[in-house]
Amino acid sequence: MNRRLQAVADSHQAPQASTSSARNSVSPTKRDVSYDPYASSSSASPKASASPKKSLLDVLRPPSPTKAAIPRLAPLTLTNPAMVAKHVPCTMHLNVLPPELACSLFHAMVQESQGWCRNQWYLFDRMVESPHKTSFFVRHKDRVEGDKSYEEAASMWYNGRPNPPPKDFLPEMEAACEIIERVVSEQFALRKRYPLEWGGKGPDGQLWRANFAASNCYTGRNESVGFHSDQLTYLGPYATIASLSLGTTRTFRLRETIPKEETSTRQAQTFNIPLAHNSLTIMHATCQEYFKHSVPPQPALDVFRPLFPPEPDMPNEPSNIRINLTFRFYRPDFHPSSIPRCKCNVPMILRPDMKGRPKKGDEQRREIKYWWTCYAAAQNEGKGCNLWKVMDARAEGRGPFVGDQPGFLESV
Ligand SMILES: O=C(O)CCC(=O)C(=O)O
Ligand SMILES: [Fe+2]
Repeated sequence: MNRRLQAVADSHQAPQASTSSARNSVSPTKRDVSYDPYASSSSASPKASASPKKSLLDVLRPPSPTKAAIPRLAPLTLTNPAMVAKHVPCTMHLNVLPPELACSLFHAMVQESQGWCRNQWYLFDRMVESPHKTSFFVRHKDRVEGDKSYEEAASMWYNGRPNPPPKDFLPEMEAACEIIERVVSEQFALRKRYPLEWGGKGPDGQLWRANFAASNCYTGRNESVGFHSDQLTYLGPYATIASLSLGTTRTFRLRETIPKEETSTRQAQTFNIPLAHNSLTIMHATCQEYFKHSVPPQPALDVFRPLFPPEPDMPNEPSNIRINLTFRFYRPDFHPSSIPRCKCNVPMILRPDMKGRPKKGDEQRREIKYWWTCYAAAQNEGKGCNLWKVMDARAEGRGPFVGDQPGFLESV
């Protein structure tokens, strides 16, 4: 992909960048191979291509000592759950489902994925398309399935593009989800909580529950998703996302966004995590605030050989497909009816101020900010009103929050 386009697509955390997308590895659609949003007649002129003149002092001045002092960090592959937990705000749970369920869910999703779409949206004035297929499911629980306002919310999953209503969880998804909810709950008991996390409980007393799931299908080694952090519009701050991998192993790549205050003192490290069949990666609180993640194209793939065939008397065909299901909790206090709309009358999206976040060690003293930003441009031929505002969770009537619970302050 065009490197400038990738850079633009990656820079979506600032409020001004409302033209870019949440799920932002893009391939310009149809014939658009040489797309360059920055290309202009002046940059193409012979003048602009001549090498820029430097002053003698610039040439003689030694390189800045702070820049030279920051070590470049080589990418690190996190090959086991202990390494994952040590380096990133994620946990890895191998062989999370009974093997037969993992296989039947894989086969059912591969079958379903034939009807899934590629995400399409505008980046500036060009239509772009995600290099993998995606779909969205609602759970028959929690009263969200009868709530029509979630249909618009579901369309935000497709970058604001109107789509058919979300589908119901398949029986295999429901079975998997019950197991996954238990794993997430166990983790909640072990982890530090953040004040703006949801402080309520589900109908069965759960701290976290999945009421929606987004699915992705990657066929072959080239299908991918570029670096992004997930929109927090309906998940709220410090979201927990439980991501199940089925089928062919692919690499999950994480890279920290270094706060502005620290760019002269430390560099971001890239982490690669192999996502095996039947593994659950939980992206815990701060993963969307501090890190971007991607599933990059890769030079080669090991085909997946399912343990069980789709039907008892069918052959056990190898597959080059990876299915990903991200189980998500849409918070009641971020109900679609409570999401602010911009001047284009489109729900705004919620993003953390990743660059402006507190530096390491200051997180307890200074809260990260979140922005509501206009997202109309993703569909409206790249045009939006660019409205943005800082989220004020309490003034907006959100909560209850973990931070309001008695004893929270003493526990941090
Ligand atoms: O396929 C994956 O593991 C990641 C998918 C993802 O980042 C997303 O759906 O937001
Ligand atoms: Fe994501």
